[in-house]
Amino acid sequence: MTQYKEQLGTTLDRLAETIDVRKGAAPESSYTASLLTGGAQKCAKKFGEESFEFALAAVTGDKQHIAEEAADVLYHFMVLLSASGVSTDKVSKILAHREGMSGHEEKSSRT
Ligand SMILES: N=c1c2ncn([C@@H]3O[C@H](COP(=O)(O)OP(=O)(O)OP(=O)(O)O)[C@@H](O)[C@H]3O)c2ncn1[C@@H]1O[C@H](COP(=O)(O)O)[C@@H](O)[C@H]1O
Repeated sequence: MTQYKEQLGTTLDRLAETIDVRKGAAPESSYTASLLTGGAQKCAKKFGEESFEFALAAVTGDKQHIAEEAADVLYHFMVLLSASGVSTDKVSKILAHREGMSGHEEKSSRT
């Protein structure tokens, strides 16, 4: 197997750009476009299915299978985010704001 070293964030940034470009593509030529033309509802359905498959894989213990399902979830997450009109920057900002804050603390600060 070839060595592959890249930050996940870098790969996701590139994927976000690809998804953006695919917005104008023909659904017959692009799987991403076929999801996006169905709107947030279609993308959400697919994301739900892929998340469930990932959860099932996670309890099998097969690391390769888990990693493949995780990649499917991340792809469908990015497509759903795009279909919802929310930028990855917005999510990054929220995560950065939460850094160093306990999950318990963050939950009790929600309005
Ligand atoms: N990372 C991905 C990626 N991960 C998963 N998938 C697709 O997601 C689908 C999920 O698999 P399923 O078996 O659940 O889907 P399916 O049953 O075949 O399809 P449905 O009819 O149920 O929707 C498969 O078609 C996968 O190929 C992806 N499709 C695209 N990308 C990225 O998006 C880029 C653009 O792709 P296109 O838009 O197709 O050009 C690609 O170059 C990749 O970088």
